[in-house]
Amino acid sequence: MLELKITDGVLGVRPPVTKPHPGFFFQVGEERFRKLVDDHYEKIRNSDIAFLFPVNDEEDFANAKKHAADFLIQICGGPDYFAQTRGEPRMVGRHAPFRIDEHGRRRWLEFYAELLPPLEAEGINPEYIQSFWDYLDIFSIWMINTPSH
Ligand code: HEM
Repeated sequence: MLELKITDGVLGVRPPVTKPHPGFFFQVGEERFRKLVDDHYEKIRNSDIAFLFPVNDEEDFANAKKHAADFLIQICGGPDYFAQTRGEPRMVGRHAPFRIDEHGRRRWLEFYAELLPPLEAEGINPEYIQSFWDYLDIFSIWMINTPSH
């Protein structure tokens, strides 16, 4: 059973992160994986966290999607597209220009929580899906850089 719970995130606290099980990327496959990230960005586009993203420029938005997918594929043990095109991960630094608080992080995660159960229905091993969720849940805490109000 998938347990897609959101851990309480605290500004300035960076809990240890475990990478997703490599089986996740290899079972899902690159095409479906990119669709997952695409779907996530499309949910963002119509949400209260859209203001953080370049939603008014289609080219910038498409690039944002690509960079996010490239990174997640790489962290899942797939090809190192992100290293080739963007270089070092520097995730905290790359998110620094954007005001990410606990509310925004939760919204961002909730969209993945909606998109992951269908993968189980498509036959992906729930343990692999869980490992991907657990990675997002914890590593997203690192991206919080703004106090909630
Ligand atoms: C596990 C957590 C996360 C990962 C792995 C991740 C990954 C990424 C990656 C790889 C990029 C592109 C960086 C680049 O190439 O310059 C990016 C950009 C971005 N992320 Fe995240 N992210 C995470 C969490 C979040 C959260 C929680 C938010 C906000 C609620 C967020 C907001 C953004 C924004 C605003 C951008 C810039 C989009 C653009 O203009 O290109 N991210 N993220």
